Amino acid sequence: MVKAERLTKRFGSVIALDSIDVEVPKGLTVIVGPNGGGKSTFLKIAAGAYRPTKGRVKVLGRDPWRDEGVKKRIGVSFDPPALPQLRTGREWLEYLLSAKGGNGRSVMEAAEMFGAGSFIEKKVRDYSAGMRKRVSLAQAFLGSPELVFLDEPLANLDLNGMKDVLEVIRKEHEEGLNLVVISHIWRPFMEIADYAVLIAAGKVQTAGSPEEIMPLLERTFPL
Ligand SMILES: Nc1ncnc2c1ncn2[C@@H]1O[C@H](COP(=O)(O)OP(=O)(O)OP(=O)(O)O)[C@@H](O)[C@H]1O
Repeated sequence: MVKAERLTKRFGSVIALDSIDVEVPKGLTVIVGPNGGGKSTFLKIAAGAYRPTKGRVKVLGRDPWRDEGVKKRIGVSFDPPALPQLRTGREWLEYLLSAKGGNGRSVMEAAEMFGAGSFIEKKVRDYSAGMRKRVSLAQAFLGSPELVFLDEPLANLDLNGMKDVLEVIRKEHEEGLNLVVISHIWRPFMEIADYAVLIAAGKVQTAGSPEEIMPLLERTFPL
């Protein structure tokens, strides 16, 4: 699904990713690691939002920086959510869906998956943090994505919201969707993930099945 080879990203003197090699298989992959470790940078490069400084990444066999076509085949939810303040949720989701060709899951269907149907007519600037998160999650599931990237899908949600989002992810995974999820709340994802990657200090520290990397996670992030 995603293959990175000697992938490096620098921001000035900061080395966010330091020559990483990683291959994300089909299914559900969870990426964990400490603050500032490089997880979101990896997701943004895979989504085609950042250009690698060195090395390369392939997503669905394509270079996401150069190939606009691959962006139509993926869904992405950034954290913090990147939404236009002066638009309504509906306007934003409609814009994204039309950029993807307009077919597949509709704006209302995606919004309702995340309980956002009741407020998408409001302007984004009037949303709470949890409402922004819900619209940002909906955007990743518009159309017919083959691969979905979610950065911190449980952030800013109340307990019921977290349960609902976990259930959506579990169901979508079961139905064959490929997902890459970054989450500090890693335990519930370990129960359903096929693969797990620990990124810290700009390096892939370990990667494997959840069973393989759980002992290290338990020692490093015991929460
Ligand atoms: N746009 C940017 N400009 C400058 N530095 C950046 C930028 N984005 C990330 N960085 C730096 O790159 C490093 C990795 O950041 P990144 O956001 O990828 O970490 P993360 O693992 O996602 O962290 P968190 O768990 O806190 O979200 C950090 O040192 C961060 O300050």
